[in-house]
Amino acid sequence: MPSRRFNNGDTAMARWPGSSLYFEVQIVSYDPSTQLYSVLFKDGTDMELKENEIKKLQDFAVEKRNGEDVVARRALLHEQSPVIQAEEKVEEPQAKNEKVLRYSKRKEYFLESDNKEGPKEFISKPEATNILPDEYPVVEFGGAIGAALSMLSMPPLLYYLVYMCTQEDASLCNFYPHWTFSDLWDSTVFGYFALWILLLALLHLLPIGKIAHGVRLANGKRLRYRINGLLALFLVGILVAVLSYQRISLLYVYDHLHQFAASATLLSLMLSAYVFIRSRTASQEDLSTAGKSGNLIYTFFMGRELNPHIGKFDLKHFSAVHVALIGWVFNNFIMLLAEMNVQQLEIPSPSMILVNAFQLLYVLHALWHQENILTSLDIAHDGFGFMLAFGNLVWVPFVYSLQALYLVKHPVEISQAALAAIVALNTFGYVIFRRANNLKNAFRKNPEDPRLSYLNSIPTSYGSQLLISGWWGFVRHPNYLGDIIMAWAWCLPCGFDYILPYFYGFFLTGLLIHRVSRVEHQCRRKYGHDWDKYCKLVPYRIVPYVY
Ligand SMILES: NC(=O)C1=CN([C@@H]2O[C@H](COP(=O)(O)OP(=O)(O)OC[C@H]3O[C@@H](n4cnc5c(N)ncnc54)[C@H](OP(=O)(O)O)[C@@H]3O)[C@@H](O)[C@H]2O)C=CC1
Ligand SMILES: CC(C)CCC[C@@H](C)[C@H]1CC=C2C3=C(CC[C@@]21C)[C@@]1(C)CC[C@H](O)C(C)(C)[C@@H]1CC3
Repeated sequence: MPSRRFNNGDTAMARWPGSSLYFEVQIVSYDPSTQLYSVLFKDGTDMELKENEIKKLQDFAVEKRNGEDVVARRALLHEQSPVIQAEEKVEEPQAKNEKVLRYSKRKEYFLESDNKEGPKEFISKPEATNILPDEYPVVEFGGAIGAALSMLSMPPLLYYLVYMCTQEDASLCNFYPHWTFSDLWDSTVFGYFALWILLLALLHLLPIGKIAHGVRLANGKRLRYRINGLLALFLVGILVAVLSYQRISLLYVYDHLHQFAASATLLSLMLSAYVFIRSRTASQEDLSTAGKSGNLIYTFFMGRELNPHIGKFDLKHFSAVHVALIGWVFNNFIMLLAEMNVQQLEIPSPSMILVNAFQLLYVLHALWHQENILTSLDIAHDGFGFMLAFGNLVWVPFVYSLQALYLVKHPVEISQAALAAIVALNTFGYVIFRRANNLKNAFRKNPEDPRLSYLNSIPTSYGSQLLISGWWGFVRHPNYLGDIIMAWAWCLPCGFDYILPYFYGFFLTGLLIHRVSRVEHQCRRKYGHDWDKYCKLVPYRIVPYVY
């Protein structure tokens, strides 16, 4: 096996691809099979580089000025862009900064009005105008009243939806539940649910899978995350196969679905209370600005601590990846078994197969690109509170599997042509969703990647560029467009007898339209006027000429 020159954690100098500039990096890991080092630049960019692209710090002339070494000091001065050029003459920081910024603006596209003023120079971050300071509290979801209403209405809505799906007549008004306390609560079920969460927690802790870094936090650090969601899903799949082989019926979950949903709700409340209490004593740098308001109800809902951890155990990442996504796929599979049982089928119905396959594909995609979840609004910006605890522990596993639950008792006759049309619609949505997400993530990871050189983008005073071509030039949130198209494609296999299974389509459309305003608020805060310019260049949010 070839020996490696650098060890994990070493500080070295790496050549920025396509240039002759060297910047300080930290060695994150080494893959012997590809012989590539994973390195982290000071601005947060991570890249995989060959050994001959990395040099030892000692190979560079490090000059002393006022007793401080210049290499280290310059690196600190320019957090936004990699900054150190090998063997160069010492310059004043301002001059140096300009050099780096010039280097950064490879692909510049300006509005016509800008062009009149000649080539635009970058301005450094502190000079950028119209950017709100991070501490500025923004109240979302209708503030305390909206938060209280959401918290009071979501759990009953969940039970209503689950109950209606199990009714033969699933019309919305046919709601006459004859529930007793024991219909909603069963301690044994709670025990099983706690065991399920424990199993997922153990899988989350498995020391297998690569380590990825989250976004840079206010304290300058980046958290480390183990990427093992796909492995966890695979192991759960094996467990399900073993249980089925041992003839241990998983239909218990279907028979006690209300109680499982109640157990999940209770656990999510306990978790919300726990993170709320610990956020009261968390240090300022661990808090998110999202839940900042001074109102306890609002803070409980939005969450205050950005990344609550118990030791190495990251509660937010665990709940989004393991509990929500794996729980969703697991519940779908239970419904598939229940359908075969209730309708005495040898194989699941085509509609059930479609719903399961489409949603499995979606989850596999999310887990395959698990690293990208780390930059999503929820992980990177929002605090961890009731919204994410209930959303991930309860809403995703139990509501996102509603179409499959509906199909258990509502067989649907569907023609081959209709099936083909639904598959085509889902594929269309998936292609947009996948291409848009992959493009943006690849561009964010390495904007200088030669494979992306065909893309156009606009520079921003913040430093990073905004894509304006491909799907990102079509609308401002093409990934949401793909997601929404897929959402409706997942409802169509349920036929048109009732509106109930279309709940997911309506919900996700509403969620993502609302999310547009949340994400855009963040972007406007971060990019200031450059975001407005981007909005002029790409005027529609999700659907051209409509929204
Ligand atoms: N099924 C469900 O319930 C849900 C699904 N999702 C899905 O999860 C995924 C992640 O969602 P989310 O985090 O909300 O949103 P995005 O993945 O779209 O991330 C938004 C960020 O992308 C960057 N960005 C925006 N425009 C551009 C551009 N033109 N060029 C380059 N970067 C740009 C900005 O970050 P910066 O510039 O700082 O890098 C912005 O804050 C989406 O595919 C969404 O559909 C999300 C929520 C719920
Ligand atoms: C008022 C209610 C309690 C609000 C519920 C909102 C939740 C349903 C959503 C909030 C953010 C979510 C995310 C996902 C699912 C929906 C919720 C929980 C997500 C897990 C879906 C899959 C994506 O790939 C993702 C980026 C991992 C999502 C993270 C956010």
